[in-house]
Amino acid sequence: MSQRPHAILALADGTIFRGVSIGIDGIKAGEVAFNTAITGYQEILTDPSYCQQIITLTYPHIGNTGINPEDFESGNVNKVHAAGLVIRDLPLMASSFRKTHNLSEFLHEQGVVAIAEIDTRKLTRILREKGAQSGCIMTGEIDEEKALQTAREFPGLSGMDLAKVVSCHQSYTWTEGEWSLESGFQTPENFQFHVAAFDFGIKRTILRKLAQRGCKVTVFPAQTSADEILATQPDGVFLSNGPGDPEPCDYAISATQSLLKSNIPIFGICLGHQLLGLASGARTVKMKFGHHGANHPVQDIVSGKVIITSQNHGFSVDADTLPATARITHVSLFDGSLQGFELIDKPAFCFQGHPEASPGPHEADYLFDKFINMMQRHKNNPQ
Ligand SMILES: NC(=O)CC[C@H](N)C(=O)O
Repeated sequence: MSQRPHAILALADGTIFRGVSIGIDGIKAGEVAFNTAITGYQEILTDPSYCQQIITLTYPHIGNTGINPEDFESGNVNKVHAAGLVIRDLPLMASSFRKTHNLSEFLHEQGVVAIAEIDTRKLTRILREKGAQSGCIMTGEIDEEKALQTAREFPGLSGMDLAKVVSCHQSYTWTEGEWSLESGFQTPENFQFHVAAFDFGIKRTILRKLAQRGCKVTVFPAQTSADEILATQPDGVFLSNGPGDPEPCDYAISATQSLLKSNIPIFGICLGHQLLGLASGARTVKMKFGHHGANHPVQDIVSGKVIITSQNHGFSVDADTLPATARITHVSLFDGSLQGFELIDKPAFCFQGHPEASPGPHEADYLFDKFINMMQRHKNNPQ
């Protein structure tokens, strides 16, 4: 490992970590976030919601199972969205019967800067204490002053509209269901629902979860108008996850407001949850270091049950600003922040965490069934 070229991670606060490069030579800035999940590095790297973020993985061994063709999360293309990767240790060997690449090969192929062999625990403590901050990975020819300056020049995610940046440019149809060891990808024989999904950075597992439940999904670019969506006569509308600050996404907020008026069933996940909040008159706030991990306990206020969830967000809907027509359905047991709500006068609900979560946990999976039931009720009894 020590023959690998040098790399540094520079933080805007002046801290410099020195390690080795496991990706391409180059320089890249972003907002540095930490994710505590033990598994799922391929899904994390390819999740469009990580656009413009440098991800630190706190689990020390990353790369053990390589990269495979099934676990991409980047919509309908196979691509890394994260700005860079920070890890403690890259294993010498990657083993999995599904593996086609090792992690380092993949990072090179995708043109991603990445640093290993740094003290990720120390880095995480800095981010927890001071909050998420801008940073920069520099590999190859090292110039520490330039790296610090590049880190400081990165403006942070507040005010950044990235949903339209990562979105598809043309609509497409999705019908492939979930993967299982026994039968590979399954595709239902009959599709009972047509879902129109806004692509603000949609994750592939969301598309698979919907298709698995009999939904033919048409995925639309982020800036599609409500009228264009309604013209396709969907049974329900899905507001996807996505990167950046939800507040500047005025096109998505106004489309959601028009769709609410039409009374069509709406389900939002993560950025989609925040957009439904903004469209209903609530405000969103930037969190100190966000929620990024796979073991976050969330209470379902309706059933009283606690579910373990996957999370990836740096903004949240301020529960105190929700309108009187919103009923809180889920709350984080880590910090009491809002995790889900539904509107009492409209068939619309949303969740801040990730019920689709590949590789899991799957305890919030029932929210997809809630959407299906909502669409079925609406089909039986259109208002
Ligand atoms: N995963 C997501 O959809 C993230 C939503 C938003 N970009 C946030 O960071 O809060």
